[in-house]
Amino acid sequence: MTSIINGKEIGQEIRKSVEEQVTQLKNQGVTPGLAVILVGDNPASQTYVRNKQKSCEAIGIFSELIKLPEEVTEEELLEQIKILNDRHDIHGILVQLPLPKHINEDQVIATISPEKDVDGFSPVSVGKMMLGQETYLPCTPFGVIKLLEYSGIEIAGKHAVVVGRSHIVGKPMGQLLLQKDATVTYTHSKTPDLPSITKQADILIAAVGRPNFITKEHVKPGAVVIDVGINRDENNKLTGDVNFAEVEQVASHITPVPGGVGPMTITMLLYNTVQSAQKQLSQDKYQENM
Ligand SMILES: Nc1nc(=O)c2c([nH]1)NC[C@@H]1CN(c3ccc(C(=O)N[C@@H](CCC(=O)O)C(=O)O)cc3)C=[N+]21
Ligand SMILES: [Mg+2]
Repeated sequence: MTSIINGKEIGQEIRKSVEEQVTQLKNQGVTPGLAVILVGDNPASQTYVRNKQKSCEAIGIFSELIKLPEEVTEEELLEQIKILNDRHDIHGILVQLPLPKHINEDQVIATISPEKDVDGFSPVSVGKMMLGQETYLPCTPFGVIKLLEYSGIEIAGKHAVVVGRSHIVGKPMGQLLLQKDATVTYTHSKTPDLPSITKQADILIAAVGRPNFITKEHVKPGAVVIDVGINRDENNKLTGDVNFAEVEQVASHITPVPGGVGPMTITMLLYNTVQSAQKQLSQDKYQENM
């Protein structure tokens, strides 16, 4: 029997404990705050941002949306980030990606204070993650690790194959699996004979960005298949990178889209934001006692 991993349910369970931490912070006079910067009016981005805000409000996190026009200059955007870096009521800053072409994304991300980089995208966060130091982990790969752990799937000693090498999913995903003692293989668009490699995976992570790309020919019977894809068709319907109907027949565990990795991404964003508020509170207390 194939087990369908329910990201909505697991996310809800984690959100309950994050909500308890929010309550404790509020009892100590701190409301965790997340600022989201949205540039332009890409409809998909607007939907995601709305979901993030709703999720914050549901557990008592203050969320502030800063909407900037498509034509905003990079300088103006950096100025907004610096203001948020200095604000005491904001513990997390998220700049919704992608940004318009005239803006240098790397520059923008590097301007977010590492203390408030709850996306885990900044060079400091990525470097710390690579070194196994304490930092904010990028929400999507972090969420995948939680999905595996909550589903009772052993990672240590397993062969994990990651398809895709983006900075925000593929690369950090492999790194986190490696830290959990998996043997990790990265594959990508230039990998010859992909199925011969993905077929060796005990844990297969699909982060390609192409609908239904992973078929049963790619999957070893009994493998765990995690679908990170969020592709939209002409009718704005969401599909993953995995041909679910086919792969469900061979996998031992599989995540659906929607309802798999997506809800975990937002859950870990809430988690990171609360972590940041907790850290700031303990630093403030330390200062008071000096
Ligand atoms: N700075 C930044 N940080 C991000 O984390 C970030 C980003 N930019 N840009 C866009 C991507 C995409 N992303 C998703 C978040 C939640 C769902 C999600 O909740 N999906 C639901 C369905 C939502 C729906 O139906 O539209 C699900 O899969 O069940 C999906 C995708 C975060 N991203
Ligand atoms: Mg993401």
